[in-house]
Amino acid sequence: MKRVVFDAGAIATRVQELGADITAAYPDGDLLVLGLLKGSFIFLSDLVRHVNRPLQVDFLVASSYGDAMESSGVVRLLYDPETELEGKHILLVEDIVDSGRTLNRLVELLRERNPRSLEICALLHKHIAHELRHPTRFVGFDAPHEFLVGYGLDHAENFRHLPYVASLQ
Ligand SMILES: O=P(O)(O)OC[C@H]1O[C@H](OP(=O)(O)OP(=O)(O)O)[C@H](O)[C@@H]1O
Ligand code: HPA
Repeated sequence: MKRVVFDAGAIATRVQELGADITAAYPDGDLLVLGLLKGSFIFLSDLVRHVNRPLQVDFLVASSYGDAMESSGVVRLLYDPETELEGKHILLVEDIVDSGRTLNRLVELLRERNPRSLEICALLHKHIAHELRHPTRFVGFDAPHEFLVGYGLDHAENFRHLPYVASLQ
């Protein structure tokens, strides 16, 4: 059974606020918004429409969950952006921070490319990742410690299309 945790209206309001926060944080623009696929595809497309600065968009594809509800611990990078990252303000956009393993690995990889700055924006944060090596500067919602689906998040590739976030517990 599914229980709605964040409905479409609450998400739209929060995404608009995050867009305003990001707009204020980058007065000069010149931002590269890097979406982590697949989970961020809906969040990113809504978010960038509320960022009122010059920006570019690219994507990374990583996967660690497969069809499971627990991270395999091995974060695989399936697509690496072709955009030059050196000297850019990078905003990495994630749907959810759970164990934090994905972010730890990606921050490591992205830092090697010498960006001018690197910040993270996540729609949802479970706040259970104790070993996170990089703080999440922009967080949409503190999330319950339950497996969530919808608005881009999947279970075994299902439910990504739901306009709300729901719990499977
Ligand atoms: O903090 P963590 O425990 O690492 O979990 C968060 C990551 O897990 C999910 O990705 P997944 O590997 O399921 O790929 P997906 O984005 O294609 O769904 C989610 O989209 C995050 O990227
Ligand atoms: O709660 C979750 N739901 C979907 N994908 C995820 N990846 C990490 N945590 C989650």
